Amino acid sequence: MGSEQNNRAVNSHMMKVETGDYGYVLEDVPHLTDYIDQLPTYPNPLRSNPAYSVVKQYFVNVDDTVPQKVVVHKDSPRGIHFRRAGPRQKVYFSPDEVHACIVTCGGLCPGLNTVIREIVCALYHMYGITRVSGIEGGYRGFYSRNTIPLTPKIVNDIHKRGGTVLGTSRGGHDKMKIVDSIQDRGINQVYIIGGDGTQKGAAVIFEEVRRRGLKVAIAGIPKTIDNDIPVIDKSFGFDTAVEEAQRAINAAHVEAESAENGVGVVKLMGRYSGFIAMYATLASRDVDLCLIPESPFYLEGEGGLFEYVEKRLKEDGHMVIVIAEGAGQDLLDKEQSLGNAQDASGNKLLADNGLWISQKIKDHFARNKLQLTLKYIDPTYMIRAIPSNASDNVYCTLLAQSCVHGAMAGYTGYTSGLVNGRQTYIPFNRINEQRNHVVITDRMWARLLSSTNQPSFLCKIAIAKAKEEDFPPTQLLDGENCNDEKISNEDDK
Ligand SMILES: Nc1ncnc2c1ncn2[C@@H]1O[C@H](COP(=O)(O)OP(=O)(O)O)[C@@H](O)[C@H]1O
Ligand SMILES: O=P(O)(O)OC[C@H]1O[C@](O)(COP(=O)(O)O)[C@@H](O)[C@@H]1O
Ligand SMILES: [Mg+2]
Repeated sequence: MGSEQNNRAVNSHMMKVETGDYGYVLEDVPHLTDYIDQLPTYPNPLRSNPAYSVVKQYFVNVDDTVPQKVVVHKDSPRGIHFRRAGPRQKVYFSPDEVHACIVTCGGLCPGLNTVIREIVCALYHMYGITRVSGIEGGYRGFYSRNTIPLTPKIVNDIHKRGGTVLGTSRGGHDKMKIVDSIQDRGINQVYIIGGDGTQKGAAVIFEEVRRRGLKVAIAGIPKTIDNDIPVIDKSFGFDTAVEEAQRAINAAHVEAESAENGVGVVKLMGRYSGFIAMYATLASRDVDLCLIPESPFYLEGEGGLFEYVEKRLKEDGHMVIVIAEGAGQDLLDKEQSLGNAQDASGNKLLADNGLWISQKIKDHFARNKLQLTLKYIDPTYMIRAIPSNASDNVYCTLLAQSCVHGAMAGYTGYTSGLVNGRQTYIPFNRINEQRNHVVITDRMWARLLSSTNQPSFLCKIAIAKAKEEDFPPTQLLDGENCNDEKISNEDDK
């Protein structure tokens, strides 16, 4: 990995960074051997597994890493890399010593059951591990509930169901009680499936486990229907959500088309990030206006939302509006603020902006004595309660298997994630420190604006300001990243 002189390893409590030649940076994940001496190793049982022994080079080279950015210039530094996921020749647990557990936390998302199923199957079938426990009802289940045994037979059909067979919850994260429970039950591999809040909680658990010097691997699998987790290409369940949203948009379109001056309003999830709304809109082609939290808008006057709705209805006689749940919350706050109300995890509670925008449009048309038929559809909980689609099932399987390989190889304090199409291990701090947003100066949002023909609602000054803001661009695009974004901005001039 580059010349010895140039290489530098920085190990702090939070970060494990290694640098190499030509600007190479490895943001590595912790390993049990970082704080426990003389751990025995064992040959990976996959060597004698008939399904895998035929695969050439089945094991991942320990030095393999994956670049965060794939679009580079000839002089650009090699940049940040993450450790490549996958099975290693040596493992740090013997199968009979492992007691693994799985917990799901936060909101529901399609694919949770598939991930649970595939962790159990990977542990059993790949590594011969037979002690796997389910923690019920999220983090608080560690100290308030009994565990349930999980076997391939028990989880065999669960991927066909929505939700999580383990149950989930918000709040209830008590570090000491959770780690006491891990220690008392003799658990030594913990698989934590959840969103940004959950991964923050996992990082806290990892630090306490390390402080106590326990041989316990803490592994996260990122979950959120909103797709707001940074670094990774996309989160599981997102494709399913976008697909299911089409049904609501189609219904809104049918209703709108069938009425005189018909408007269909569809609310989709997306508290801080409008990815579901943006992709559902792009996929549908029936949407005339997409409102997301990242793109401010206003109602009255020239260039405002009312003017656009009137114009659309004059031209087409109907229109469809998609609104992400976090869009326009600044406007709503002025009228029906929920104050600082929070859910049990500390997430701000949002007022129903779908109802609000529907009422605003109705009031505007009534005031101006214009005909309008508006139907509001809120499919949000119906969307997140369905089972994952075929492509998400495959994705969940790879994520689950990668996560298990990592724990068996002795890695800990990591989240498994897809980076540029490759499975990687990402340190918790990289997942926790920011949120993935739609970049409204990116080409993807421009594609949306050109497909809906909606106004951007931004004056020139605001566009310049948005370009200066340091939002990481979406990784869902066809390889577009920071460098690419700069090019696209220059192109725009
Ligand atoms: N900063 C934090 N530190 C420790 N635990 C947290 C933190 N934020 C959230 N959690 C815990 O993580 C779990 C899930 O968080 P939540 O925000 O509800 O969902 P998600 O993980 O999907 O974002 C909850 O049990 C919550 O108590
Ligand atoms: O009603 P709940 O369970 O709090 O969930 C609503 C929230 O769940 C989400 O779908 C996802 O949130 P999480 O990633 O925190 O689970 C948000 O878009 C939405 O605001
Ligand atoms: Mg969250």
